[in-house]
Amino acid sequence: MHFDVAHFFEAPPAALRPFVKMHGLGNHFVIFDRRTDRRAFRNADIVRICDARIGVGGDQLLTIEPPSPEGIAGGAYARMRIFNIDGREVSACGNATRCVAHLLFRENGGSALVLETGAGMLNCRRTGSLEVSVELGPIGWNWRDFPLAREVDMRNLPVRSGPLQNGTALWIGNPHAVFFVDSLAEVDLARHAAPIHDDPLFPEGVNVGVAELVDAGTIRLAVWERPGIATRACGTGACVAAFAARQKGLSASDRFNVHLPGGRLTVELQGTMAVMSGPVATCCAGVVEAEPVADFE
Ligand SMILES: N[C@H](CCC[C@H](N)C(=O)O)C(=O)O
Repeated sequence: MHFDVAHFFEAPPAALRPFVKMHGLGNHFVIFDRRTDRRAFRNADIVRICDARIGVGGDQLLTIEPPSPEGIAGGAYARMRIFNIDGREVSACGNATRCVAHLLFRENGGSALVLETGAGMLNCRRTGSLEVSVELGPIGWNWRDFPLAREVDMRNLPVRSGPLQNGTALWIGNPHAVFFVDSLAEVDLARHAAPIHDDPLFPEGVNVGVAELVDAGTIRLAVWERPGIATRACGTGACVAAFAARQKGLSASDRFNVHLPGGRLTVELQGTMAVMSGPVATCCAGVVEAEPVADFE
């Protein structure tokens, strides 16, 4: 059989876009390099590509872009844009940052770089052949950042759902609501977290973290991510869960092992910054059909 990938598509070669798919603890991403091919993606293509049944499958679609003038001034090697499975662009994703930094380390042979994202210039470090750390933050709790429909007590959110109550709202480039529970095993994530995500208090949705403090330095965490999916891991969610444990006075530790359904991330808190570390892996690479669309910014 003729195994030239382009051969399997009816579409003209110009409609085929090369991608690499990576994951960090099963939080999976379809990644495109827009430095070499400036064409953009339609919303409908993003939705299909992220759907494993009819596309590639991913929790987000990522594009690697040339840095903006501000990025260049900040020493960024490249810029990353992040699109949720509904096609909406969001500003932060911890595991995606680690995966893209790994690709860029392979490209330039380095072991430290600055990646420009909607959450700012992020310092990334290679800490092993398949291990990357990223410094995320500053973590904040300004209600206007989220945005919230009205000003509320960010450390004691006026929303509850089943065992989820007394939540904390934290911003780390994207919005999170973190709820500590006695036992994560007793939480039905889709049933209990979805009503929080959908609450009118969060007009743009919110990533809902459900955390159990196992001991002063260990958290079990599950995250119901915008726009309403249970991911295997959430890097920004791990950082804000650790920060919330400290802010709530539940732990005085500044180092946390955060156990997610897909595995373990470590989070080291440095004031309002969080250094999040963990493994990355490459799943596959190939081409996928996407309607050619002119450049946009
Ligand atoms: N999984 C990602 C978060 C994606 C955030 C996205 N779902 C949002 O709408 O903010 C992480 O590792 O941080």
